[in-house]
This record gives sequence, C-alpha cells and structure tokens, in this order.
Amino acid sequence: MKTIALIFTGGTISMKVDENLRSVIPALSDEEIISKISGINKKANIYPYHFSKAPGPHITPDIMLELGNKIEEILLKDDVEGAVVTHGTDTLEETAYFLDLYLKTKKPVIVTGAMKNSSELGYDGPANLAAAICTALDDTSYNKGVLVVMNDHIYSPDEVMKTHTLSLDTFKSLELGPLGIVDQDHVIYYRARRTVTKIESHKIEKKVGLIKCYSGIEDDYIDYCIQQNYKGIVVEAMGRGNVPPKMALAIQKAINHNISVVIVSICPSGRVLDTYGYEGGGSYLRKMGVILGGNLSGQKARLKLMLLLGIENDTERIKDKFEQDLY
Ligand SMILES: NC(=O)C[C@H](N)C(=O)O
Repeated sequence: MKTIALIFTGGTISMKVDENLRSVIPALSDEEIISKISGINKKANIYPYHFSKAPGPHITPDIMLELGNKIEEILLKDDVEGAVVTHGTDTLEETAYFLDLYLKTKKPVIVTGAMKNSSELGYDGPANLAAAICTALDDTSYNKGVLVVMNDHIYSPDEVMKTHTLSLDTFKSLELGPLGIVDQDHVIYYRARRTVTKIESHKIEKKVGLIKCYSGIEDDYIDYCIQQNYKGIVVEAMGRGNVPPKMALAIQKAINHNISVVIVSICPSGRVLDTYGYEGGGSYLRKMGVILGGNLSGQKARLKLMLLLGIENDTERIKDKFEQDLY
C-alpha cells in the first residue's frame, strides 16, 4: 500500500460551530478529521502532518513559502508517494497556484478543503479528502504539478477559481472545465494540463500590490505604491486589458520608477492582449512596457510576480519570464 502525506493547514474542513459564539471556528484535530474518512486505511497509509489550523484568509505568501518547503521536505522521503494538503477555500486557489510554481517534486500534490463545516449536515470534508487521496494514489497523477480536487473534480491550479460563496460545486475552471473526475475511487483524466510553469526561486518580494480598475479610477492607488517603494503592481484592467486615461498615466509613472506592472483582466475568463490603441488601451500600455498576464487572475498574477521579483530585478527579464508560458 502507498503512503500519502496528509498535511493539515486549516480551513472550514477543520471547523465546527461553537455553541457559545454561535459561529464557526477552527476546532477539529487532525486525528478527528482522518477518523471521518471511512475505509481510508484499506486504501493508503496516511502520514499526517500538522502544519496549522489557519482559516484561508489568514494564509500569507510567506506561509505559502514555508508550506512549500515543508511539502518538499516530506516528499523527499522515498516511502511517501504523494501529498494531500487541506486548506481554507477562500485562498485555496492562491496557495495551490503558488505551490505549483514553487515545488520541484514530481510526486502528486493535491489541495482540497470543504465548504461545509463538521457541524453541518452534509459536511463535505471527508468526501473531498477521500477523492484527493485517491487522486494522489493514482499513477497517472505523477508529474502533473499541483492539482486541486473538490467535489469529485480535478482542476489545474492556474485555471481554477472559487465561484460561489456557499455551493459545494464552487470550484470551476470557467473557460476550460476540469482536468478530470474522481468517480468513486477511480481517477479519470479527460485532458492534459496546458503548461506547468516553474519558478526557480526561494524568496518572494512582498512589496507587490494588486489594484482593480473601475470607471473613473485615478492615480491615487498607484501613487501610494510608488511612495511605499513597491517593486511590482498587478492591475486588473478592463476587458481585453484596457484602463482609464488617468490610470494609464499612473502606470507610466510606476514604470518610470522601475516598478514591474502586470496587466490582467477583471473579466473571469479570457486573455489580455495589446489590441486597443486608444489612450489607456492594451496596445498603448504595451508600448509603455507593461507585462501581459494572459488569463491569470489578479491574485495569481501577484504571486507569480512576487516569486519572479524574488530572483530578478531586471524588468525586461521579468517580462520575458512572466510571459514565457502565456503567449
Ligand atoms: N470553506 C472554507 O474553507 C472557507 C473558510 N472561510 C476558509 O477559507 O477558511
């Protein structure tokens, strides 16, 4: 029987209702969670590792880095053949994407969580864990990078997003759909991942901001980033990658200060491209020297830029590396 590491970071999967507070808080021990996955000891040896009991919103890029190093260390053990990471769903897609960029191991690493806590009818933690463990056990999951398994679907971390605040069927790859499914204990891949990008970095640059565009946005947020000595800014631009004129001027100012600026879209699907030539259009911004972030979300583009700025400070090289697998 294979051994799979079960690394607990927290999230709703380890929460229950506190009767005094009348709200949901971290409570379950790792052993309690494992005991709810019926029949798992007939399928795999579980190697539990307690990392934290943190809710998703408490996870930071520094914690992702520490988690990545721990997973790498655990998977260096010859007898551990894969890892399943439990995580709060609020930042699950961010940690999964970060780990995908960061980890060197070819062994399966699967990130999962739960939408309902253990006090609720229909607590989905054990089912998600069972599906994630089956995915980690399957030979076809080898060398596929980090994967997300929720609600019996397998997703690519660069594509997946939490789309619903409550539904069990919240994780979706809106454009391309899941990579595969877990049908009872059977793992079926329908398609391959487009690319698996790796960034050879052991540090992150923390001064990287994320700004969402809206009609009439001016230069104040970018001015703040310049004053605070930010090294990178991700701008969630409109549509195909366009911003209002005052924002375009602010982006030029940031670039003049040697800040790497990545453009992604506020649309949940589709790539940005240098299509429009009007003031603030993608082609206009491109001539200023912005980096195009493909169809990454703002949060994921920020993590990629943080890792790249950890190893590079030349803006042209950052641009080349950022865009390499996207265009
Ligand atoms: N379902 C969840 O895990 C949501 C929770 N707020 C978290 O991210 O920790």
